[in-house]
Amino acid sequence: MGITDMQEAFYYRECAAAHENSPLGLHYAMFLPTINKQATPEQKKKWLPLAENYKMIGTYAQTELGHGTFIRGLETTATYDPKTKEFILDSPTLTSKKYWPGCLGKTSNHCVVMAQLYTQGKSHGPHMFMVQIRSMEDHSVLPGIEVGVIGNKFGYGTNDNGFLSFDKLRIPRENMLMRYSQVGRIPRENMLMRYSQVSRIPRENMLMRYSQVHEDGTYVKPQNAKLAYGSMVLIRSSIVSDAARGLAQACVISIRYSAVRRQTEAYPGGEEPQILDYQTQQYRLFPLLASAYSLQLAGKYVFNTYLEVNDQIEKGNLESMPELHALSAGLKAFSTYEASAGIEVCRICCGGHGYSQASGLPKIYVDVVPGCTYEGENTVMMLQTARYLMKCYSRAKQGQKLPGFVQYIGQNLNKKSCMSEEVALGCLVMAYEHRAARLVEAAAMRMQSLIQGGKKQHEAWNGSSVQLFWAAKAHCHLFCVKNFVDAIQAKSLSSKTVTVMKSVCQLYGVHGILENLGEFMQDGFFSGEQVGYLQRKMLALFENIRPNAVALVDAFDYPDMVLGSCLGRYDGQVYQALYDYAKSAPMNQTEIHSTYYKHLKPLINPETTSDAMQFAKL
Ligand SMILES: CC/C=C\C/C=C\C/C=C\C/C=C\CCC(=O)SCCNC(=O)CCNC(=O)[C@H](O)C(C)(C)COP(=O)(O)OP(=O)(O)OC[C@H]1O[C@@H](n2cnc3c(N)ncnc32)[C@H](O)[C@@H]1OP(=O)(O)O
Ligand SMILES: Cc1cc2nc3c(=O)[nH]c(=O)nc-3n(C[C@H](O)[C@H](O)[C@H](O)COP(=O)(O)OP(=O)(O)OC[C@H]3O[C@@H](n4cnc5c(N)ncnc54)[C@H](O)[C@@H]3O)c2cc1C
Repeated sequence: MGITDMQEAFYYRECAAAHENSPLGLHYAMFLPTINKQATPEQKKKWLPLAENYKMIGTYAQTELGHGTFIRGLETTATYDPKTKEFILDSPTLTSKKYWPGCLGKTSNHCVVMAQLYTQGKSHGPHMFMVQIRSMEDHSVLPGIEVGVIGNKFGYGTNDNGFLSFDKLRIPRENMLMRYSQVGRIPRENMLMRYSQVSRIPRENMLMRYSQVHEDGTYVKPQNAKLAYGSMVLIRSSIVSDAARGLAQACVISIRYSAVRRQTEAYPGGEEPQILDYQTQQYRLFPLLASAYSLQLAGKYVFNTYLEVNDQIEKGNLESMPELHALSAGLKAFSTYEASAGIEVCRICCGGHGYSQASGLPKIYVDVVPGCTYEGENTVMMLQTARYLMKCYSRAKQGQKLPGFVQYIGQNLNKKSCMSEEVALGCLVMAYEHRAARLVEAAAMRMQSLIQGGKKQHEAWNGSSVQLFWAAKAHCHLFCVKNFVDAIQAKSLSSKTVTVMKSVCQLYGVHGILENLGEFMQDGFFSGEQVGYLQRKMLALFENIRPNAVALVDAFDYPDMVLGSCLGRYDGQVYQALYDYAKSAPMNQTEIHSTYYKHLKPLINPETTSDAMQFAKL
């Protein structure tokens, strides 16, 4: 395709069969990027041409029957044998079988495997290994390997998520994913070597960019063990835009349909209005439209941040890893929660037709909702963000300067809202900063009191984890609101566009407060009168956005073939499209379905059952 932007390439491949989840999805999304990010130049030279030309088709095999979240608990082992200079991969228990990796069951002939590395009798934690699982000649399964599909799932029907286990499978030492290697002088491109030990080793022994195993089994650990988690951070940073895209497409379908659908007399004898004119329909759909715009902006920000930080990591500067992890983990969770819930509301707003596959909405939902689970289960990801926020809080209390998007932490909480009838964007941001700062402090205080009460650190953590979750969610929400406001205020948009987009941004902020009012009012930050301002502003914004609602979804510019929806067609010919869809249903290709003779006819006309039995033998 010649498209270099990973997310754009992902979208255009999607266009061929939108939300069908390609059986090569993991090859593109995780297998290739893992080789790119975790392999040495020599390994890339060997594997990339094969993988880019589909000789090697691969997936990312990390999750096991017994462990998905807790990577350090994975049971698959890779034990180094210095005599043969090989790793022995083994699945020692039932729960160590790899389970869930996409494209694993029948498609892939290779995979990058996350396994516990053992050398010289010691465990060194999870590392990545390149493993061939099927012949590149006839696709037969290689000896020492058991692989297959895991069966039907909630969705993802076109992806052969699979299981995989190893029975003392030997792979060459060079198959441990290593990055950067050097003999003697450190080549310029290996600047990272300042982060790992320099030693003269035979050229064929790839030193790890992040860690290395010498031929005698000596292990040199990386500067940061979490560098091996890099592929997950990349995908988390990409999922935000993916979730935003799913929500935006659902908004296109439901808002266009709501402009076509007319239902119920507005008054006795009156004409049936467009359902988009019902305030309750606007209340459910317009905030989702605003959320789609907000998440698209957040997705751009987090992916650009990933690219910047990853560039620094490639140059050996790891100091921004914690921020990137906290941002990508939290926004991945926040965006997939918001998008999944929003797509379901869009479906419900389309009534019965929303429940039809013809609407395109079920497919979008089952494609986006697993994002709450894969690449880091959402609650776990939110708690990872909370872990970072707690560190920021203690640094703030020690008077340390905090990075940009957490500078609100530790602020004075005694102030009140500046909210007036106008509902200024600045007052909205202040409200979200106050809420997040208060929840971060409350979680920290809770932890402190538990520890002072004698609880151990891990007991205090678990005993505060609901409040930690609230704090992380508020932090992500603040990020999305502030990022949206910054985009509106920074953009050199035409005055008309700014006016429209300012209303959309205001609605996003106002609606978020009204839907989480307790967290904003618990300490009296808002007065009752100010809440009234917000409620009236929300209703006014519905009226303000209504004339531009269809234009705002058209602006996403998703072609009909991507939406795959009879309800969301650009030409609005919904009913003809639904009728054509029904007529084309396979069961309508014969007037009487074959099952009539076998199952119905004996009931309706028992006397002629013998005919039925004749037919059934056909
Ligand atoms: C191009 C694509 C476009 C769009 C994408 C669209 C769709 C998606 C495409 C494909 C997806 C399809 C399938 C999904 C594939 C998968 O699901 S792959 C498997 C995913 N699995 C996971 O994500 C597992 C989640 N678990 C973890 O990440 C870790 O176990 C954990 C982070 C929860 C915990 O790790 P631990 O090693 O136990 O660490 P800890 O003790 O909690 O923390 C120790 C310190 O390490 C820091 N840290 C943890 N992770 C990272 C990281 N990734 N980067 C940087 N730092 C990290 C942590 O913050 C701690 O630091 P402290 O300073 O607080 O000590
Ligand atoms: C469609 C799909 C595709 C996938 N593709 C792949 C793939 O290609 N490769 C791959 O390796 N994996 C893949 N996975 C697996 C996925 O990465 C894991 O399912 C995910 O990481 C969650 O882990 P788990 O299933 O063990 O859930 P668990 O961790 O068992 O989660 C169950 C519950 O326990 C809670 N919980 C767990 N730990 C904690 C904690 N520390 N604190 C608080 N609560 C906790 C969670 O919040 C959750 O509510 C895929 C999964 C799906 C659904």
